[in-house]
Amino acid sequence: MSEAVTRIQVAGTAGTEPYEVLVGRQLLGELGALVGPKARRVAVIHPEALAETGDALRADLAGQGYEAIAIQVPNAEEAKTAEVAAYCWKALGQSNFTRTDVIVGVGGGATTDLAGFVAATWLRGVRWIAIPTTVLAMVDAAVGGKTGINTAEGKNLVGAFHPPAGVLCDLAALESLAVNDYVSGLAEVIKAGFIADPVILDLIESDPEGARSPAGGHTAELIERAIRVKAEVVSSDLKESGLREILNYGHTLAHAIEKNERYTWRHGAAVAVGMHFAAELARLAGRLDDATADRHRTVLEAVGLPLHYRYDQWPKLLETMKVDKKSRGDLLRFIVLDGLAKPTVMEGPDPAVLLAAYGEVGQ
Ligand SMILES: NC(=O)c1ccc[n+]([C@@H]2O[C@H](COP(=O)([O-])OP(=O)(O)OC[C@H]3O[C@@H](n4cnc5c(N)ncnc54)[C@H](O)[C@@H]3O)[C@@H](O)[C@H]2O)c1
Ligand SMILES: O=C(O)C(=O)C[C@@H](O)[C@H](O)[C@H](O)COP(=O)(O)O
Ligand SMILES: [Zn+2]
Repeated sequence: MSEAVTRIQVAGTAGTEPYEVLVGRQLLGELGALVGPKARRVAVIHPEALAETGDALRADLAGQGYEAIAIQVPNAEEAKTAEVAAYCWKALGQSNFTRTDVIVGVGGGATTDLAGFVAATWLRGVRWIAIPTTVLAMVDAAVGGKTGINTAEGKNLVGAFHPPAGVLCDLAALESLAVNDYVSGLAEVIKAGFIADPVILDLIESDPEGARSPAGGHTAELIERAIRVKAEVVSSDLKESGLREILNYGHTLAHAIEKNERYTWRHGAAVAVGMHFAAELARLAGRLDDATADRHRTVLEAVGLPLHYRYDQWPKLLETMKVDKKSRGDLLRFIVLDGLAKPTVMEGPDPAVLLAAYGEVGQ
């Protein structure tokens, strides 16, 4: 018996079209309709790890009458570079890709960020469809239209807001994911729990071992709940003029760690350390109760996510955080919690409190 498909709506804002995020199994039959009759060519951008999937999608689209090409890019963060974007632009140019043609990004968040960015920039914007294949990409990266690449100076420094025409989350894809990559995505699920939907935390705490596996009893519910949090936020603030900043919980320190590690850490692992830091910051500033701050440690640790980073790196991390995208001039800004599911902005924290919070995180 086939499982039901859940459809989550994302509203169109700032002149963009609404779209749906589908969660279920055997969703690839939906792809042709999403590509639509106006397209003649389709480019499937996929990572090396998903060469077979990329080729199967290309063959399927060719069978439906499209001129379909597959563009293979490196795995993980190595794909989020200007050089790889230029390689994709070249492939599109050589295929005579026009404004009515469509890009499909299939892979983890690194691939969907890149594919969306290529779609945003090719001919100043063509349609694209996301087929996320990691937990992280399903619950976060593929939804909301933030696309981009890294530079040596920082994470996601070049990008565009360019929402997809649709998102297909086929849960079967998660079965081939390495456990570390699966668990890394739980950091963004847990983030959604702390900022908006504490039932997520209850579900994970009720069965942390199950949460680490696609076969876990709550897998579909966790993914759907986290997508709903993201969809609701981006439906009202696509371009991050206010509310959307809450999705950056834990990311100020996380992005500094990722840059410091030259993008070899998984994003979710860095976000876990970043949320631990944000919780300690809010606790030490007298804004967050001990129980909720402690809950960060227990829930992140229960699923095997890291809490700590190198103590001696603090000066470098602080310098990077000063130019985080949320900073305004010299004003350092963090998303913190005033309580469970009560995210808010902390501006210009006392340097002594920042250092003390890092004292809990650094080792
Ligand atoms: N745009 C956004 O709103 C947003 C939100 C959150 C994160 N992100 C970005 O997402 C990226 C992290 O994404 P991620 O955690 O999915 O990592 P990832 O894309 O680096 O994927 C992790 C690894 O798994 C491989 N892989 C992907 N799917 C697979 C599958 N089904 N089976 C086997 N291997 C598979 C990938 O090729 C890669 O080697 C970061 O660059 C982060 O900045 C973006
Ligand atoms: O969608 C958002 O907005 C987020 O902040 C979600 C984050 O999980 C994601 O990592 C995002 O790419 C970070 O964006 P950035 O603007 O801080 O680079
Ligand atoms: Zn993130």
